Amino acid sequence: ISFPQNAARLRLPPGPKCLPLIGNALDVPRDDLGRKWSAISKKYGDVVYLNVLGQPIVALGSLKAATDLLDKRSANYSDRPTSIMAELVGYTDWLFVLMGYGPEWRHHRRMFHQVMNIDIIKGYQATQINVVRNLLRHIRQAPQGLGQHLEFAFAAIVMRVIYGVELTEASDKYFKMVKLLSDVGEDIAVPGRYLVEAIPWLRFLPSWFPGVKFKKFAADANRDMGAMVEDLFANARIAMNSGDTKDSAATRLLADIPSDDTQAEEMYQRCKGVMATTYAAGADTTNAAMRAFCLAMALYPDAQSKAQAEIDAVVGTGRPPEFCDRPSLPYINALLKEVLRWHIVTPIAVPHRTVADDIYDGYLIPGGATVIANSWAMSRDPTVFPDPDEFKPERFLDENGRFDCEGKDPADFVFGFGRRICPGREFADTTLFIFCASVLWAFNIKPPVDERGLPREINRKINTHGVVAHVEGSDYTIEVRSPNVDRLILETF
Ligand code: HEM
Repeated sequence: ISFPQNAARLRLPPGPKCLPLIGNALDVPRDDLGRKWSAISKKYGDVVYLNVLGQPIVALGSLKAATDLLDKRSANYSDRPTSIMAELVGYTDWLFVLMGYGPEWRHHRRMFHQVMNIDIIKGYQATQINVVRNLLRHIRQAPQGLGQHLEFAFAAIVMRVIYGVELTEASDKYFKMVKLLSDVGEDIAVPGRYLVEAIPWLRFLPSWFPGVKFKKFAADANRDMGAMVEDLFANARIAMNSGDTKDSAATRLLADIPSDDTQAEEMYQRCKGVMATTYAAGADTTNAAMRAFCLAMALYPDAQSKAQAEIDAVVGTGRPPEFCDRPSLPYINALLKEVLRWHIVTPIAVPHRTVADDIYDGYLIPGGATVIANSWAMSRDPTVFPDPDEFKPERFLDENGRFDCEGKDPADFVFGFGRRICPGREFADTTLFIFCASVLWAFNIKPPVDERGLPREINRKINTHGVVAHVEGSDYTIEVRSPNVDRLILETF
C-alpha cells in the first residue's frame, strides 16, 4: 500500500459539522444504527466522514462504495478498530472477530475454515436435523415459548457441532453463557457507545468514580466469559484424552495438534479461541434471522401459504423436509433470501479499519479510520429492491418461477465484506434452510389473538441498540398444520 503523495492537499469526505473538542461525538447514532446512519448518508453522500473525539469514522452508505473499498481494496480495509472495552472484557485474547488484521487473525481464520468449510459442514447436517426436530416438538408443546425455543435450538446446534456438548435444558449453564457472550459482544461493538474508547485514560479511574461503571461491567464479563471459554475447552480436551469423544470441531482440531510440538500450547490457545468465537458469532446471529422469519410469516400470510404449498407438493406431509429437497424448493430459497434482506441481522456489519491513507472519489480516507458499511441501507435501495420495506420472496424468482438472485443477492452485503466476510455464512445458510422449511412444514404462524379470539396487533418492534438487530416479540398463534404432521412431530422423537 502506498501513501498518497498529495494526502495533505486532499479533502476529507463530506459529513456533519464538527464541534470544538468533541467533533461529531453527538452525531454518532447509538441505536437504530442502519436507519440513522442511512439518514446521515442521504444528507452527505455515500461516503461520509465524521471525527469522534479525534477518531476518524467513514460511513459507506451504498453497495458500490462498500465493494469498491472493502472488497476490491481489501488489503487496506481489513483491519479492525481497537477497542478498550474489548480488551477489558478479554475479547481481544480469543475473539478473532475483533482481532487486528495480521498473522494471529490469519491463523484463527484458517483454523475456523478447517472446521466450517463448505464440504465439512455437510457432516453437520445430522445434528442440524436432530436439533430442528427437537425444536418442532418444543414448539408444539409450548408455542408461547417460541422465542426461547429458537434461542435454545441455535445454541444447541453450535454447541454440539463445535464442542460435542448436547444441550439438554434451557437452564443449561452453557446456554446462559451464550447469551452472556453475545450480549456483551453486541454491546461493546457499537462504535461510539463507550466514552472510554475516545478518552482512554478513563480506564485508569477507580470503578466507583461517576461515569466509570463500565469497569465493573467489563471485569464481571471478563471473569464469567473467561471461565466459560476455559471450561468448554477443558471439557473438549478431557473428552479427547479419555477417548470419550463425540465427533466435534474441537476434537478434530485438537487431534491435529501434535502434543510434542514446541508450538502446541500456542495452538491449543488458538483452538480455544476459534471454538469460542464460533459460538459467540454464530448462535445469536442465526437466531435473529429465524425470529425475523417468524415475524414475516405472521405478517405475510400469502408468502407463508405459497411456501407451504411448495413444501406440500415437493416433500408432502408424510415426512419432514430434508436437505436433499432444497434444489426442488425455489420459493423457499427465494423466501430465505428475502428474510436476510428484509431484516438485516447486523445493520452496520462489524466495523473495519484502514491500514493506510487512501483516495476514493477524490477524497482522502485516512489510515486508521473506522469504516462502517451500512448493509441496512443497501437492503433498502429501491432501485434494486422496489418497495424495500415489503416482504416479497418473488424478488428472487424469474418469470418462470425459477430461483434467481443475479445482481441482487443479499449475500453480497448481509455477511460483510472483503477478507473479513463472515466465514460462517454457509453454515448459517444451511441451518436457516432446514429450520425454516421444517417450521413451515409443521406449523401455521398467525397473529396473536386476544381473550375474545380476535387478532391482536403483531409486535413488529426491532431491538436495534446492539450490533445484532433482534425482533423483540415472538407472541404468535401457532397451529400444527394437520393431525398427520402432529403425529410425525411426536414420532420422530
Ligand atoms: C444470519 C447469520 C449471520 C449473519 C447475518 C452474519 C453476519 C456477519 C457479519 C456482517 C460479519 C462481519 C463481516 C465483516 O467484518 O465485514 C460476520 C463475521 C463473522 N461471522 Fe458471521 N454472520 C452470521 C452467522 C454466522 C455463523 C453461523 C458463524 C459461525 C458458525 C459466524 C461466524 C463469524 C465469524 C467467526 C466472523 C468474524 C470474521 C473475521 O473477523 O474475520 N457467523 N458475520
